[in-house]
Amino acid sequence: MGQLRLICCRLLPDAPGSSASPPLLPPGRRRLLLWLLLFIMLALWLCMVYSCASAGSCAASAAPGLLLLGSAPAARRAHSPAALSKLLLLRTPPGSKGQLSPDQENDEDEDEEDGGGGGGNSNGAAPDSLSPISSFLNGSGTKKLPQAVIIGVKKGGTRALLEFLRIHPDVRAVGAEPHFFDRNYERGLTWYRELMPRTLDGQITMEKTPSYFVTKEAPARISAMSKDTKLIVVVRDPVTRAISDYTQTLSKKPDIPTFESLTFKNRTTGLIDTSWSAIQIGIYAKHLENWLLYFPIGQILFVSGERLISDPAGELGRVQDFLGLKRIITDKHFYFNKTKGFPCLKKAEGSSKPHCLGKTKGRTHPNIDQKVVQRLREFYRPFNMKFYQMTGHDFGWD
Ligand SMILES: Nc1ncnc2c1ncn2[C@@H]1O[C@H](COP(=O)(O)OS(=O)(=O)O)[C@@H](OP(=O)(O)O)[C@H]1O
Repeated sequence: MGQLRLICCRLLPDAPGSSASPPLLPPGRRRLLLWLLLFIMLALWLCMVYSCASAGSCAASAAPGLLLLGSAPAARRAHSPAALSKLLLLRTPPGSKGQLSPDQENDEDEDEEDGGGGGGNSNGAAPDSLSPISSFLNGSGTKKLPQAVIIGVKKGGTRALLEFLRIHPDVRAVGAEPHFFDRNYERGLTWYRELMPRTLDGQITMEKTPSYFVTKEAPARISAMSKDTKLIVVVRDPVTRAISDYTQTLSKKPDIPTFESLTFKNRTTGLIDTSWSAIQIGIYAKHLENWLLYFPIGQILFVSGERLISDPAGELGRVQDFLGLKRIITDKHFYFNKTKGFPCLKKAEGSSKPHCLGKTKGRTHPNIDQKVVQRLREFYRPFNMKFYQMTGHDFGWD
């Protein structure tokens, strides 16, 4: 340091009246050398910040406000600017929901924080939450409106799909459900865009809100945002879906009537209560008609909720193709967790640890009277047939 000061002093013009020794270089060269020195210092500082990011350890001290989401192995995978930008995100403090605070109503995905693995601004952090350094390293990263949306269906397996998809380096997604096209539309597209994570060119911005599929206004609204939006629907046997839906409600309100009694308007005549949302949501053909008024069928991908469990890599292959992504998510990313009874990720995004969905996903369903289940199967059959016809895909529920 003393030597540096000596060199600087001898390079800099002498203060008037000083009796310093004669400068080493002529003034023109001195200025050039000074600029060079400054440039080297800046480069060294940037190197330090970058290597901290790669080591996954010292970012917080090197640059206050910059937190690393990835552990060292994840960071080592960060070769591309896109991957680096995924790594360098500022998260709101644990427990904070940031700008987006979905009211945890009965129809909410209670597992949202599972999505905090770093594939995006999972908790809807405030729009300007990136520090100048991370913004700089984020390159041209900007918040964009989603190019692809998982629109449904509730209890279909939407969280699993989003969690699996976000391990792709070219996918960035909001973890929480924005509910923009149903509950928050009046807030405007600027509000909506601010919820999105920053993306680089070539990265896809995504969100999931399963209630869109049954929202009358949603197709027109999404089409008004962009008629090119790619839509994904995870569908599941409507009977199991209804029971899953009921199980969620029951977990919050243990005093509700039985599934059997809610199913019927009149149990003696066997008349189904189609006004009960648990039943209504499963009439997929009816809801789909509404979407086809605004989107061609080829712009909607139907993911089998059943296959997402039995063959997650296979379904993810179809989704990656549909989104125009390289097939990066493969068999290698999954393992079957016997305790959970579901496929889980060998490594969650931004982590080296295995990751299963939370305890609100894959709940044990109550036993339902088989006669009621049978009656529901009969009820859904014609709608299912219509749905298979419309989508050109037999989901095998009958
Ligand atoms: N890998 C994996 N792990 C755990 N759970 C999985 C998985 N893949 C699909 N599923 C099924 O996802 C069902 C919940 O669906 P959603 O995430 O769409 O629910 S929500 O609408 O967002 O609340 C959930 O429903 P329940 O079994 O009734 O809890 C699961 O069956």
